[in-house]
Amino acid sequence: MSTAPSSISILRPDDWHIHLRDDAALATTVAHAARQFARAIVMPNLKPPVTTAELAQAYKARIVAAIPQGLRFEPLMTLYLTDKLAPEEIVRAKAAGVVACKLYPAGATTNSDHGVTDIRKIYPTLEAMQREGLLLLVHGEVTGSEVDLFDREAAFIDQHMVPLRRDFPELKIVFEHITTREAAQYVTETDRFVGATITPQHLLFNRNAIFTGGIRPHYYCLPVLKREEHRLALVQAATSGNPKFFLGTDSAPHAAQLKEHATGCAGCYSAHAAIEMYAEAFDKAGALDKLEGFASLHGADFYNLPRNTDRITLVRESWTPPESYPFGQADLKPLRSGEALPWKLAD
Ligand SMILES: NC(=O)N[C@@H](CC(=O)O)C(=O)O
Ligand SMILES: [Zn+2]
Ligand SMILES: [Zn+2]
Repeated sequence: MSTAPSSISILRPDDWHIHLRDDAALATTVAHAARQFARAIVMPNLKPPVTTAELAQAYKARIVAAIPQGLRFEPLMTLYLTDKLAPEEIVRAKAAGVVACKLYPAGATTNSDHGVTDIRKIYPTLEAMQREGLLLLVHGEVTGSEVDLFDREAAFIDQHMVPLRRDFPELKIVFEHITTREAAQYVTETDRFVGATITPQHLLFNRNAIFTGGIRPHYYCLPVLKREEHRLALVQAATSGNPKFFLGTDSAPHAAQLKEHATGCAGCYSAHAAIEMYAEAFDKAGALDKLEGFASLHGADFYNLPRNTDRITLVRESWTPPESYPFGQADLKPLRSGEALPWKLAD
């Protein structure tokens, strides 16, 4: 008879997609990320966005200043692609240690107003990235009200991923926060230059979570949660051992009053208990033995960075995170606020 393990130890994980925000918010977001992750790819969608090497370096310094004493944490910086980001800035960014640029189709998600209006406009910049070895991170949803909200990711594959792969065959692309069977299948079938991140909420929930007993704004993020068949395909991809799939929480904090609003903001905050929620999802799939690859190996390998060497331990022990956290002057309600979680990171 096999018994479920009561704890597991894995190499320290990294988060390959996080929103830390800025200023007073960093006290909460950086502390949460640093307690579990060694490194994180920091999203550049500040207001105004991080569009130059100099802005990225200054933002990195603010993050580093917020790391709690005694913890080690390395923020990996990204630039926000606009129609005007010059190829020369890519050279400066590379020299400044920036590892990737983020493509937000204009209007696709939170703080994407400055995003790219037509990918062909940024071809010289993408060429510079391919040459300098910077990765392209994409929010893979088409915009435009004629496309159903639930179909926007699948449409992005045909309209943008396929041409991008054809025109920049050696540009490494991360299809961020994938949410559909179509995206999982595309990433599986394409060559080694394409990887994908998967969030905890897309592994644990389907779209019913947004509408259970009333509208639940804290389950609203973009790309929006999909049907159960898509969740199952994502669990399959994440637990398959395929190195193209890796951890990226897309933890995206917003003030509670802006989520509980007539036009609530998109984004789920998961940094307070991210590795615990991934452990829960992998455990439910009977695949705890695949957690380390997904959380701690595949991302570093894809980014060509060294693997971490220290370890963390997760224990099967129920705990209930606080209902909310300070977020500057506001409150931050995390994903599953007030609920008990089955896995806990040991100190
Ligand atoms: N995922 C989200 O719903 N929101 C993110 C932006 C993003 O990653 O698309 C945010 O910055 O709030
Ligand atoms: Zn996004
Ligand atoms: Zn994001």
